Amino acid sequence: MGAELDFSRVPGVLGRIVAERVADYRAADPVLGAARPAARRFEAALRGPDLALIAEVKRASPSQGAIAPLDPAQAARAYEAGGAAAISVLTEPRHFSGDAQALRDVVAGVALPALRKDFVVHPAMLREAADWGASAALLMVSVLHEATGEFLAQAQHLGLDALVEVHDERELDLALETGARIIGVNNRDLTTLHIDLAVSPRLIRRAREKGFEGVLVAESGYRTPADITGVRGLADAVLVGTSLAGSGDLERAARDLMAGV
Ligand SMILES: O=P(O)(O)OC[C@@H](O)[C@@H](O)c1c[nH]c2ccccc12
Repeated sequence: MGAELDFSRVPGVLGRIVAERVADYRAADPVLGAARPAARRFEAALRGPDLALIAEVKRASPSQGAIAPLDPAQAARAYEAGGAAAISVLTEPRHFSGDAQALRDVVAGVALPALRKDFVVHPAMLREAADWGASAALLMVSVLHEATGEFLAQAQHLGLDALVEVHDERELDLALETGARIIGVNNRDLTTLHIDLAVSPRLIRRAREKGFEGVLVAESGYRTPADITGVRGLADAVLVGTSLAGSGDLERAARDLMAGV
């Protein structure tokens, strides 16, 4: 069904990356295979009274270029020692220097649950995520639009948790309709790469006002403990990549960022 989806509405930088991923998976087998049991490890790691850290293995990005030539397993171990609750791993190759091996290495290297961070446009990408040992996959409403619910069901079939990502009110309302259990609010507009830390508190409040009882994640642009104060008491978790990955001392950067939380 991936081939029948219309991704032509996706604008800007995001649109270019999505077009490449659609071409990468055009000929992939859409059959998911047998249902796999849900472990819910990613979701469980983020629930609880404290603000959890999802630390990201991110070697490059469209906004920064090269960030750091991280060894994924080593980076994940440092994040774990620094108090991270889960690890996000970029697997997009052209703009984020990610690959399957990075995810496999993280899964082998730490006990923490891992998120496949990619531009999911085809069910085969979810099957891969499960095969590689991920506990969860990212689903972007800005990419999947009305197909988000179908991809969510496919992720669930494979035993994966889904982090359903939104950036504005319209996307959030669509995510809420899908029955998502974990919603991430991206402070970065992926069509322009502009960051606004006010986006997460605004949309998280709206989700709670609408009665959402699942897990809420604030994503992107967090560099200092002060940056995080805006989502304290609102978000269940923060997802942080660049400021940790480029720090030189990943364990210390993770610990320092979350100090006082
Ligand atoms: O590096 P930052 O600003 O800390 O952001 C991390 C993460 O939120 C970001 O990598 C991200 C959020 N959503 C995405 C979707 C695709 C690729 C990357 C992302």
